[in-house]
Amino acid sequence: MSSKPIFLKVVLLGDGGVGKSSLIQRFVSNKFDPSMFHTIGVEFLNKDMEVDSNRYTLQIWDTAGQERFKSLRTPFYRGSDCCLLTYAVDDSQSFQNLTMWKKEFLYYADVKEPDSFPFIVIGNKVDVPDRKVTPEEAARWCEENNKMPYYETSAKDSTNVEQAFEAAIKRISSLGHLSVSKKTDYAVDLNKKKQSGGGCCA
Ligand SMILES: Nc1nc2c(ncn2[C@@H]2O[C@H](COP(=O)(O)OP(=O)(O)OP(=O)(O)O)[C@@H](O)[C@H]2O)c(=O)[nH]1
Repeated sequence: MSSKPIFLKVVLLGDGGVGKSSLIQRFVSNKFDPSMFHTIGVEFLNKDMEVDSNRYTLQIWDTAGQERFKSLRTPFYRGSDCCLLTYAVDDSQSFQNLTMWKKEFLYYADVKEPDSFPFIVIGNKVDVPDRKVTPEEAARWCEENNKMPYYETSAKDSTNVEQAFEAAIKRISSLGHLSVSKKTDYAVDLNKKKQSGGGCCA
C-alpha cells in the first residue's frame, strides 16, 4: 500500500436539484437529508478511500446547479482530476443538459485533451418509481461520449454511491491521469453556504 494518500480533486456538475449535495453527503457522512437546500456557489468535502491497495484523498467539490450561480461555480473547475456529470432519472431535462454541462466543464477547466479527460455519468434518484430516462438512453449517451462509465445511484437509499466514486478513481487511473504530481494544500477551504443559513462563499 502507498504510504501517502494520492490527492484527487473531483467535481460534481448537473442541474439544480438532481442530488449532487445529497450524493456527497451520503458518500462522506452516510446521511440523507430530505430537506436539502440549493447550493450557492461551491463547497468541498474531503474523504479518504482505498482502492486496489492504494490510498486516496478525494476532495469532492459540490457546485450550484442553478443557472443564476454559473459565474460562482466555474472558477473552481480548474485542476479537477475527474468530473461527475449528474442528472436525475426522473427529470428528462437534467439528462438532456448533460451535453451542456460537459461543454461548460471542458471550457472553464481549460482541459487540453477533452477525449481523454475522466468523466463519470451519474443517474441519481433511482429509488423514485416514476423514472423518465431509461438506462438504455443513458448508456447510449455515454457510449457516444468516449464511453463514459455510467452509474445509477440513490443518495436516499445509498444505491451505488460508493461504487460511483470508486469508479471515478479507476477512471482517472485507467486514463493515465494519476501521473500528475498531486498537492494537498492548494485549495481554499470554503465554508458551507446553503441558503439554509450557512455562510456564503460566493
Ligand atoms: N428520492 C430521492 N430524492 C433525492 C435523492 N437525492 C437527492 N434527493 C432530493 O432532491 C432534492 C435536491 O437535492 P440536492 O442534493 O440539494 O440537489 P443538488 O443537485 O445539490 O441541487 P443544487 O444545489 O441546486 O445544485 C432534495 O430534496 C433531496 O432530498 C435521491 O437519491 N432520491
